[in-house]
Amino acid sequence: MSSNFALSRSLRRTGSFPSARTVRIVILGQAAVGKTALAVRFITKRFIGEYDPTLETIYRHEVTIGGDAVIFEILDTAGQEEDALMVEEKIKWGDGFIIVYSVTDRCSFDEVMRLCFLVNHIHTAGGRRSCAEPPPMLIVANKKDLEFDRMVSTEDGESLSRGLKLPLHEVSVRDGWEETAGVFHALYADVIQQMDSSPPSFRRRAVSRLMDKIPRIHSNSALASTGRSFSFSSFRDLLPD
Ligand SMILES: Nc1nc2c(ncn2[C@@H]2O[C@H](COP(=O)(O)OP(=O)(O)OP(=O)(O)O)[C@@H](O)[C@H]2O)c(=O)[nH]1
Repeated sequence: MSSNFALSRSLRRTGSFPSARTVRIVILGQAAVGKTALAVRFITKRFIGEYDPTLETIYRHEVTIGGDAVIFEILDTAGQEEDALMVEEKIKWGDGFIIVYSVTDRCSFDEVMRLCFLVNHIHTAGGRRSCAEPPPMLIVANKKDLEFDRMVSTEDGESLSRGLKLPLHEVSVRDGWEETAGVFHALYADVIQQMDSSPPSFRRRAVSRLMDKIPRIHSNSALASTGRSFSFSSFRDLLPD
């Protein structure tokens, strides 16, 4: 009986079934901290030196984690001030959040606290008392390879992490795929834990059609034309087998 249950559970979550879990991740942070590099590194395992400044993109990427089929939808935000309503829609859309700063950019570090409060406020305000639990979030301190240009110490990062009670991952997206993947896997675990412990009615899916305007890139299907321009010649060439 229990083995049948385990089998059906694992079958339900394989790629052969449409019921793979979808986890929506929003990457926030100031411009040029490495948000696009982080997402593309995770999906393609490659580091590409230059990107056009991000407009907005949702990357859709299917992976298996711990035997479970998972569809990541990763929103790579623009890192610039914009319409408050749109910011709110994006934050409502997400199940989990990665707040990125660069250790070479003090301003980007100073922005982390505001972004965390914004995410928490949008997810817990508005009379949705039953949804008062803050969403899973973690902080990424990127570009640790640029030691000579460092403006934010590891201790500063750890102190912020303790103050906000959020995990900190100090990484170099340029130098390491494992630690980049570790960011997404850690957040995935937190998101799944929260999804499984919250009744479905509390899940965050209240999103308007504004989100449909954001171009999508599917990592494991032929790339549709997105209207986006990338500095690298063909994103498809970089996708994993
Ligand atoms: N040395 C180093 N450079 C990095 C790293 N991650 C990203 N970069 C570089 O930082 C620059 C900005 O990276 P992006 O990924 O475009 O940053 P972004 O946050 O998406 O920027 P916006 O789209 O403008 O919001 C690029 O030149 C990247 O190559 C890293 O870990 N180390």
